[in-house]
Amino acid sequence: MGKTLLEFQSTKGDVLPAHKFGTHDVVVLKPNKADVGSPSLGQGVVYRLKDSSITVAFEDIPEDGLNSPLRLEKVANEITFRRMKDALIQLSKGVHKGPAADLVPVLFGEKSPTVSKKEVPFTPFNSNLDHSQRNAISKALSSKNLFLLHGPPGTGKTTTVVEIILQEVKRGSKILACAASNIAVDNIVERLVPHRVKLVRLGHPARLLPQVLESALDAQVLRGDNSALAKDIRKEMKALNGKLLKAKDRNTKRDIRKELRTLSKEERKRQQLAVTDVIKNADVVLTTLTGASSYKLDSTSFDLVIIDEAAQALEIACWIALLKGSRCILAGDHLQLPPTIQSAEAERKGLGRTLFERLAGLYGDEVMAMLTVQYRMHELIMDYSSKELYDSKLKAHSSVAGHMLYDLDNVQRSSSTEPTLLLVDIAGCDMEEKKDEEDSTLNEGEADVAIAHARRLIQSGVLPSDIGIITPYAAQVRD
Ligand SMILES: Nc1ncnc2c1ncn2[C@@H]1O[C@H](COP(=O)(O)OP(=O)(O)OP(=O)(O)O)[C@@H](O)[C@H]1O
Repeated sequence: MGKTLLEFQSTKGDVLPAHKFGTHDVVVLKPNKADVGSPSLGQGVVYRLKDSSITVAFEDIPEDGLNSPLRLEKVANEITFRRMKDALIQLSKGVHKGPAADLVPVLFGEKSPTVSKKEVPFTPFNSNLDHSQRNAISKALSSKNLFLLHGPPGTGKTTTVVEIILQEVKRGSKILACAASNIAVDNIVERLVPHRVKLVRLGHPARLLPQVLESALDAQVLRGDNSALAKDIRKEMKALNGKLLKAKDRNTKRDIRKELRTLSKEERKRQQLAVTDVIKNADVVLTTLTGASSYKLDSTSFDLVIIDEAAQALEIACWIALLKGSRCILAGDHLQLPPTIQSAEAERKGLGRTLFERLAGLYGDEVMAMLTVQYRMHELIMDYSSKELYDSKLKAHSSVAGHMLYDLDNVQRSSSTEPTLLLVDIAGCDMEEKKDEEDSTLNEGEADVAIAHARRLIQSGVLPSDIGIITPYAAQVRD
């Protein structure tokens, strides 16, 4: 996608020591000897992690200094922070113009939402939709400014969002579809692609799932190539890059790099035109909430903004996307855990509640529909949350209501595979919690219990790849 991947290893070529770099992190590259705060050779995004190397995607090839030992520093993602702050400032000034001028007062409870009672008939693209999904879609299509899709776990929230997008595209709407995380956005892209929707996925290619790269803006720009010139320039740059690798003389190298810079500038100009074209032609633009503040969308407004997993998103991040449209659909489940608000003051002043929860409280069923058929869990697992949180409204679909581990191929019935839910109480077993050096909690005894159970499942024939072990603490994962 026009980025340069550089792979870094330890100078001895050994396995890397424990570190905290993760894929998608923003890092800067510096000479190893450079002082703290000194300028970097370049900034990139971590693309791949291996035991003995870290691969980083750079926009440009760092100029000089690659021949001596280097270090990578993880940097705070200031852009995200700045984008959220900008949205907040814009809101605090009042939104009197722009696509969202009429929507903002509705979202703050200053103006009632317009609700149409008329059922909107539609022919579904997905013929398997259940009654609650169809009802929700019809309500979403008839909404004038706001609709909340309430999707408890495994009820097909994303399936429903995808159908809404398809129906809206059919109606001729231009849609901005977002979620807080890259993975949730990619999930929607993957499900839309088979329908041949004109879509584009914005975001750094190093952060996207390989299977959606074809839909990435960068890929479409490279492919679309509205300018033959940009292609020629890239060819020329490739040749020059080859020369650069072979060049020995310092001056020659410098000259080649200078030429590469000029060419790259020219190519970028051409590409900008191509970017505008791709976004203009797309019926659906997909990006993370913070990605929606990209300057590439500056002059684009949307008929509809859809936010998936809205109840897990920070309200401020939602606003970045919401300010770009006149109508919105938020999909989520305010009865699951909201995002952690780290500032006690922000929490006290109201940001402890998500936008979704606030709107559900303000307008309730007037603008909301709940999905009630669940396609993931045995009904005994579902029953607890259904009773405690969802007014006993959830029904387990027949394909999962009674499914057992021992129904899987080659899995035997045993004391480990028979229970649908097994709680192991380790109180009084001398399994004490500890804190690691970063104050994260771990409990070795509990880890042993989980591993022993997983072993028993494997002995009964469950495939290791079918077992997931989750824990809320990072230290427990490392343990
Ligand atoms: N009408 C349906 N008929 C059959 N299967 C369905 C239907 N709707 C959804 N599913 C299946 O249920 C599962 C959950 O769907 P989906 O990922 O859309 O749900 P979700 O509510 O977004 O999930 P999550 O709980 O992770 O947010 C998927 O495997 C999907 O294929």
